Amino acid sequence: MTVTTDNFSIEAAAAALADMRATRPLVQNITNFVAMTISANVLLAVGASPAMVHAPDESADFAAISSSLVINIGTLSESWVDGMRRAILQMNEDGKPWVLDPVGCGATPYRTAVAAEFARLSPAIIRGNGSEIMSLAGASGAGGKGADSTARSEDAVEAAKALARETGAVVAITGATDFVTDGTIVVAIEGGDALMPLSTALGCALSATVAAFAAVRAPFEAAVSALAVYAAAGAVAATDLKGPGHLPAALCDALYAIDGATLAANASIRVEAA
Ligand SMILES: Nc1ncnc2c1ncn2[C@@H]1O[C@H](COP(=O)(O)OP(=O)(O)O)[C@@H](O)[C@H]1O
Ligand SMILES: Cc1ncsc1CCOP(=O)(O)O
Ligand SMILES: [Mg+2]
Repeated sequence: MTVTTDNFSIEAAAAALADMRATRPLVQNITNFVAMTISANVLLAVGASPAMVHAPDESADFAAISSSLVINIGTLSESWVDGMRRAILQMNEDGKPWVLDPVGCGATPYRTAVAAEFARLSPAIIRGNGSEIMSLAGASGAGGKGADSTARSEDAVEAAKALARETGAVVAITGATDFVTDGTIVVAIEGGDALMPLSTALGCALSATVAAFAAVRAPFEAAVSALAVYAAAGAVAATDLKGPGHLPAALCDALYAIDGATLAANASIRVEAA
């Protein structure tokens, strides 16, 4: 698909959501222990079919029957990395999209090296918070607090553009404002709620959602559409909550119910640079 700015609109995101729900893609998740249940529930609620399959003995076979894959390095160990490599190679061989979530990149040398290795293996999309994207891009001043960002998303845009150019991936940075870039075009998405980073693994579940959209759209439009849907659902979910405790359940309810009108009322998309 040719990337034109017409592809980035609430209407385009609503159409992508409808196509994704109609297809109900099988999304393979090799994700962390913290994120497994909420990622599966988010995928089911938004309209995809999740499976958490990581063992080296079956990860490639499962990749062969999946529409897309998310690789999330949140709770790493060597056997998991082996399973991740095999699934990635299978997706690449089959020409199917996979999403990299470089959780905590920069926190330890091992985590940073694994994220860098995977970034070189042609992910369709890389999705992380500001600190993770800056660290993966090798930007100075990078360094989060474990899985949490200490950087604003806007401060990571230049690093994201460089990372996109270097890897060929579309790069999505999330935070108060989300940004998506292919190294040239930058699209900003507004919505969500400040409670979202206070509930663990919502970023991980977003990366899984991005993978679901990547099954039905080219990477840039998939990322923008998924982030817009999630931003709108997050804003709806946070209404009337007393704190972050019930946010995961409310987010699943909002994703399940979301339609074009709710999307338009609770999220916005603008092309910042083209
Ligand atoms: N201050 C904020 N206001 C609105 N939405 C936010 C805010 N911080 C994060 N989000 C949203 O929370 C979701 C997860 O993003 P983020 O917290 O950056 O990821 P991670 O959990 O990987 O650190 C995204 O949809 C993002 O837009
Ligand atoms: C807390 C934590 N520790 C290792 S993985 C993980 C979950 C991180 O989730 P997110 O990046 O979505 O906040
Ligand atoms: Mg994260």
